[in-house]
Amino acid sequence: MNYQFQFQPYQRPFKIPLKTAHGMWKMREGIILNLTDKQGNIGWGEIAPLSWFGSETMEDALTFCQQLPSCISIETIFTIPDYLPACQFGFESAFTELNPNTFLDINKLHYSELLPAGETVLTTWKTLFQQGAKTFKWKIGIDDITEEINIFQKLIHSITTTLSHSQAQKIHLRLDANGGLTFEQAQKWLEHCDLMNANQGLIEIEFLEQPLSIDQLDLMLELCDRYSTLLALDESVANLQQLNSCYQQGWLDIFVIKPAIVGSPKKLKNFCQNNEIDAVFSSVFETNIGQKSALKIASELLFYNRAVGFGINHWFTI
Ligand SMILES: O=C(O)CCC(=O)C1=CC=C[C@@H](O)[C@@H]1C(=O)O
Ligand SMILES: [Mg+2]
Repeated sequence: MNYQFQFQPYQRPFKIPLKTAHGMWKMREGIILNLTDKQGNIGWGEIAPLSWFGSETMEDALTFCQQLPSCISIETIFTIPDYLPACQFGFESAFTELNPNTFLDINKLHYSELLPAGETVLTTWKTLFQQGAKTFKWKIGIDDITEEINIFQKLIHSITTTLSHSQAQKIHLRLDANGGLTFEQAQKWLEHCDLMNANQGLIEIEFLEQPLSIDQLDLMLELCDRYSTLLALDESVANLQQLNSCYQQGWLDIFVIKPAIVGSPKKLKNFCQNNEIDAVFSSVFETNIGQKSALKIASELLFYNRAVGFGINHWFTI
């Protein structure tokens, strides 16, 4: 079976630049592609590279698309090399849309809203809470740790006072350091998190995401032993090869999976069905085309019912 193939690059500016320990991200670039079969049915897919996470670059993805003929085979789709994980996702998503294997209900998913770094978190969280959000993620490891912990305490106070006047149940708060902490700073954050969780109050610190850099898995395993708050690997497991490696090295806490850059959905499904990992599925700020495919994968592979990190639409104007 062959498919007509078309692709179109896009650029999508963030409403406000996304500040992380990796730096400032102002513009999301990607490629929308479609496959048309002999009957004229069209399947859509998205290539959303995130090179500073370890995927191919936008240029690599564009070059790959440009060197393809206008008519491609299934063989081409399922032999895209592992060094092009975002392309693997984009093409397989379009193929799966044309050849759906199971009906997947993405309506049962609940979402985690990504909050901005710094002081603005104190107002943004409440707006999203009033719109029904119960799980939030906040970026840390960017500014001075004393300043960030000070804002963290204010955030906890703001949530506690707001919740005490409403019937809302527990709020889950996730912290994401993007590898920006030292071992000592991670310990300081985890002492605060364990204290919060020991109070069994209205707020649970669900996990601390990627506290250290990807070459410090041994120290992150050490942190898992010393503190009760869960840790999540993200940059450390950005693609399937890394995911498998960290699993083999004994990681038992949470794995953040970004379907749009992790690689072939078929290979991801094989991995998750052979290893019951505690996964959190996460966006890479793709458009609704990529999100739809990623959420279908999440609803099929989610083992524990953790919120999906796709509460990101408020970061864009359209
Ligand atoms: O995971 C989420 O809750 C939302 C997506 C998100 O936080 C990220 C997406 C892409 C790169 C990073 O800035 C960040 C992350 O590190 O998880
Ligand atoms: Mg992360």
